Formats: sequence, C-alpha cells, structure tokens
Amino acid sequence: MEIKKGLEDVYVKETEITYIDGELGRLYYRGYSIYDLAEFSNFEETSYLILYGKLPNIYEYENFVKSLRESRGISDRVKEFLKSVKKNADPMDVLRTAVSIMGLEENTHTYNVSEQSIINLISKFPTIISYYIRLRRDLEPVEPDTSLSHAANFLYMVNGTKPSEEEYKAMDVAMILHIDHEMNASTFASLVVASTLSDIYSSIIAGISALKGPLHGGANYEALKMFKEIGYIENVEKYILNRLANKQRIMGFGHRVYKTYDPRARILKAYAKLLAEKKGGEIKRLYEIAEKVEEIGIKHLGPKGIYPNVDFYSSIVFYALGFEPEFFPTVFASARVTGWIAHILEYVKDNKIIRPKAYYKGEIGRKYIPIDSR
Ligand SMILES: CC(=O)SCCNC(=O)CCNC(=O)[C@H](O)C(C)(C)COP(=O)(O)OP(=O)(O)OC[C@H]1O[C@@H](n2cnc3c(N)ncnc32)[C@H](O)[C@@H]1OP(=O)(O)O
Ligand SMILES: O=C([O-])CC(=O)C(=O)O
Repeated sequence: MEIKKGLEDVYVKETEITYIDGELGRLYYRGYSIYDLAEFSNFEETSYLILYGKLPNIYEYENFVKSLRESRGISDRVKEFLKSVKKNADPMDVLRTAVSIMGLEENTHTYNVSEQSIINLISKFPTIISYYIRLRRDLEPVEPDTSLSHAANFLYMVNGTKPSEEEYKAMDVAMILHIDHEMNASTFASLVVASTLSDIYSSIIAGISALKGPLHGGANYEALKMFKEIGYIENVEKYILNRLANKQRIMGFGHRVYKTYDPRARILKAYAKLLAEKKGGEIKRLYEIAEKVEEIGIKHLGPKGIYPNVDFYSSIVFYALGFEPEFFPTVFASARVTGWIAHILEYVKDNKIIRPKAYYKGEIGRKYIPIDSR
C-alpha cells in the first residue's frame, strides 16, 4: 500500500487556471506569464482573467471594475462585529468570522454561487481588513473611495492617505502575484468543502483557515518576525546556521512544487528593494537582512532545491506599505480569494465529492469492557 503523504504529486483535478513549472520556476495564469501580467495588467483585470478564462474587452473590464468598486461597503453587522473584537485577536480569525457573517447575511444553504457573491467576496475583503486595522490603531476606519482602484483603495483605507504611484504599483503587483497558485493547501481545503455542495462562504472560510498556518500563507508573518529577530545584518549568518542546526526552518524558504527560485519572489524582491530605498530606516535595514538571509539560505539549502518563496519578500513589501506583520496573511487572502472562487467554479462544474481513503492499521474485533471493569 503506497500512501502519498501530504498528497504529494497527486493530481486531484484538471485545470485551465494556473500552470506552474517547478523546475524552471515559471508561473502562468490562464496561459499568460506572471511577468507580463505583473508588468502590464492590474489586480482587477487579472482577477477577471482568472475567473472567466480570458482578458476582458473594455466593456467587460469597466463593468467588472464598477461592480467591484460599488460593492466595497461592509454591513453594519460586520462593522459591529469588528468593533466588538478584542484588539489582539488573530486577524485571520477576524477575517474568517467576518466572512462567516457575510454568509449568514446572504443566508445561503447549499452551493448556489451568484455573480454578486463573487464580487462581494473579492471587493469586501480589503474593507474588512482595513476596518479592523484602523480600530486596532485607535483610529477612525476609512470608508472606501470608489474613485480608486482596488489596490490603491486598500492602501488608502489602511493608511488614510492615497498611495504614491510606486506604492500603488507595488501593492497591485503583490496582489496579482497572490491571486492563484494551482492546488495549494488552502485552495484544496476550499474545494473539499465545495465538493459537498456546501455554500461558497463556507468554502472560502475553509480556504482562510488553511491559509492561516505558518507553513502556508502565515509564512510571510513568520519571515518578517525572523528578520526582526535577527536585528542586524552582522547577525544573519550565525542566526541562520543556528536555526538550521536546530532543525528549524527558514521561513519564506522552500516549496512543494518549486525546486528553484519562486518567480513571484523574484518580482517581489525588486519591489521590496525599491520601497526599501525610498523609505529607508527600518524597512531598508530589514530588506538588507532579508537579502543576506537569502544569500546564506541559498548557500546551505539551494543544493536541496530550497529557495525563497512568495512569502519571503512579500513580507518586506507589505510592511513597507503600512501593514502590521500580523495582517500579512489577510492581505494574501484578499488576493487569493479570487483563485479560491475560480477553482471552486471549475471543480463544481464537473463535481465529485472529495473523499480519499485512510489505510487502517489499528486492531479490529476488540471486546468492549464496561467502564468499572477497565
Ligand atoms: C504561499 C506558500 O504557502 S509558500 C510556502 C510557505 N511556507 C514556508 O515558507 C515555511 C517554510 N517551508 C516549509 O516548511 C516547506 O518548505 C513547505 C511546507 C513549504 C513545503 O514542504 P514539503 O514539500 O512537504 O517539504 P518537507 O517539509 O518534506 O521538506 C523537505 C526537506 O526540506 C527541508 N526544508 C523544507 N523547507 C525548509 C526550510 N524552509 N528551511 C529549512 N529546511 C527546509 C525539510 O527539513 C526536509 O528536510 P529532510 O528531507 O532532511 O527532512
Ligand atoms: O503552491 C503552494 O503550495 C503554496 C503557494 O506558493 C501558494 O499557495 O501561493
């Protein structure tokens, strides 16, 4: 009996959404290289591409953007919930619960995905996240601005000021790069739920729950914690060697599919560097530490095919853009929600309940002994 631990190398569906070449470090959304999408597209257009399989024409694009902009507001019930949450709650738990409230409000029972629920999910994640960020900072939440694009509005709601062109582009590219990644753990988790024909909100909540873990979307937070813990560039080598000697992982390194440099990390590194140079101070110091961790990490782990992944430099980008580290996984989720939805739609079209097997190796036929005789 061969057991594929962690479902490594197991194909669970055919897809036309995302292709990863893990040996060459290449990534394509619907056949388009992410290098091109990062350079020429934006979050809204790439979301459309991921969801509907083609680049939109001008009317489709404008309608999609308009619906997203008009749906950013969150309900009073969600706002009341966010105000009631303690300030040290895990932001992913807060996001998960807010999405759960959205599901309650729509009162969906089974799988029945409307265009509006797709738009609601994508457009409202940033509003929920920034609302809670502002409350934690003891600041008034900032209402969405419909004149701004998705990424610019996100930064505006977080920081209370409109982002510069460079900040906008860095955020927009980071969001494009996080939209989808084939059959990662959170996408699979959301598919498991969708395959039972449960409602879309329950599936998305499963995605958020899986993404939260430090081995997945939580690694961006862990990477920044690690850079801060290292403190100074002179400490990097000793810290990394010590970590490896203690069998601890370098966070933001390693990947199930990439055995080389993650192409997303390559793009994000350039933006992290640009922002570090612009902002200076702590951001620059942390960027330089990250670069050194990369060098030492690759020296020791590169021969095993372990390189920086998306979470390594996204941590510096998100920090430079004004997010507190605990919120990084929520920013990841706000882009990945598009990918979760696209995979759910693709899977359920030709649905089969996901129900693998477990190979039983316990005893059978044991005799029941009453409790007072054990
Ligand atoms: C968006 C994303 O989810 S990207 C991934 C984000 N996660 C991280 O950055 C956390 C750190 N990385 C990891 O834990 C892993 O590389 C994972 C979870 C991403 C992939 O895990 P798997 O494909 O199951 O690989 P697995 O955990 O079996 O590791 C294989 C070997 O590489 C080593 N390894 C893997 N990643 C790392 C790392 N970051 N640092 C040090 N060693 C590592 C393991 O110790 C193991 O070594 P061994 O064979 O000597 O025991
Ligand atoms: O593909 C994976 O396993 C993890 C990952 O990089 C992602 O979800 O973006």
